[in-house]
Amino acid sequence: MCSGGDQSPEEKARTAQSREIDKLLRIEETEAGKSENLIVKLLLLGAGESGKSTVLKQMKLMNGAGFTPAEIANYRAAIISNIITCVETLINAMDALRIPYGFKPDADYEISNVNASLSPMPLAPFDKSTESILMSQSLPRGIRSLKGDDAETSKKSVKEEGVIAKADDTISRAAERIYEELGGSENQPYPPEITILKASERMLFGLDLNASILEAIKNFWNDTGVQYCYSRSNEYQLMDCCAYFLSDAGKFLSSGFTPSEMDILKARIMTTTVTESNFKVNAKTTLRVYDVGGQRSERKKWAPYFQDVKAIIFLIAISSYDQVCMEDESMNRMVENMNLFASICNHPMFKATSMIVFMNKIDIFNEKLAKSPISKYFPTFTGACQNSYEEGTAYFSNRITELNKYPEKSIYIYFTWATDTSQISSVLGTVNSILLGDALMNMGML
Ligand SMILES: Nc1nc2c(ncn2[C@@H]2O[C@H](COP(=O)(O)OP(=O)(O)OP(=O)(O)O)[C@@H](O)[C@H]2O)c(=O)[nH]1
Ligand SMILES: [Mg+2]
Repeated sequence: MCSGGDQSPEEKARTAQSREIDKLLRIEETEAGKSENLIVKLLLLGAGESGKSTVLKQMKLMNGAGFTPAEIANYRAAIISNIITCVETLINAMDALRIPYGFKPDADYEISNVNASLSPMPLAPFDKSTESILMSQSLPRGIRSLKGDDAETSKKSVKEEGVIAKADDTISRAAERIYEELGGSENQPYPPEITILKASERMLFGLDLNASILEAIKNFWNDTGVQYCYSRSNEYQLMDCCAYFLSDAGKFLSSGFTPSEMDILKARIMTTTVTESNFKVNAKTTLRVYDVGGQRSERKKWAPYFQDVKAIIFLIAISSYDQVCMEDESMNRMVENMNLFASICNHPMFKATSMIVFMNKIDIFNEKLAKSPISKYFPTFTGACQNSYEEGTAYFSNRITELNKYPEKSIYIYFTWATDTSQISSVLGTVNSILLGDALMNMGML
């Protein structure tokens, strides 16, 4: 048996945290008889895709609520839609970034070796009229500006903070040269799976998922050119769940498939309606959580929920430091996040509201650091080690903290991995104690 003295610092912190929560709950329960039902109102705010709804899903799981059969069916449809959108986005990005199928980024790029550097590609001419219809319907916003003249603009190296330039190195130039030599988007011979997928994009929505399509998605994802294109996904808009779903598309698209909790946490459904969820914390206390849509067009729906808010959990995807903003490609996503945070944090209505910041997606952030130096996008980052997780998180934590113009109010910053149930549960446990502490304080109970 471990005695208290044998506990690691982490375990000690967890024990102390759990005692703190118990203490707060006991105080609250003792006082409950004297007070009315206590409703602690909490807003989940942040830009699109920062992870708000994922945190809400985790709260539901922690509360033992789980997902209803109708919700599970809905997420299954969302996963199919996510897979199709990812395939569509990658097909378009291949042309926008001028990457040929079968391109091997580590090959010899001499012109004479062009053909040798590509995997054998049976010629399967694509029906141009169908292509133009599909392209005009489905071209993601992030891709459009990379086409034509705009590509030149984005190539320019700009020193301003946050700017995302299109990759301009030996490998990307070799890809472009081979792509042009093969005929570009007009005449490039497509491998058969691309032809199948391009012709099937719309059909897939009708769930007509025959074996040839499943095989095509598998071959498409394994294509070395597509993998190289995926490695440059910070230059366009691709869902974070792409690799998770495409690497096992056959399973997710099979007819008898039922999503697991993890699949549901990974599934992306953009929020367009504000939802209210109530969690009973104890006999007399209810946590009322509002989840809002974070895309710019959704933010006009936030204000009506600002009244009587006890705390805000503001989510920022820390992994977005090298990505373009969904709604404005000239804007870095992290800069967009910081601007939005400043406008909420310094809103007069929230002068005394606790701000709990979740710097989310630390798993993706950690993976990115090795190949995507922070200083390339944020020149004021002068960490001695460019790929140090500690230095990177400290830098962004300071950048966020210094945006607060109300020194008397508390900003609590946590680094979170919202799709990891054990990591986020531990953080949410701590947050609960802050929320209850603040709420009781406001009621004059502490
Ligand atoms: N790898 C990883 N993916 C995450 C994490 N948090 C969220 N995601 C994924 O990011 C995507 C977007 O998450 P959502 O929770 O839908 O984002 P949101 O903030 O609710 O977005 P809007 O509803 O548009 O405002 C989903 O596919 C999630 O599975 C994380 O910590 N790590
Ligand atoms: Mg959402």
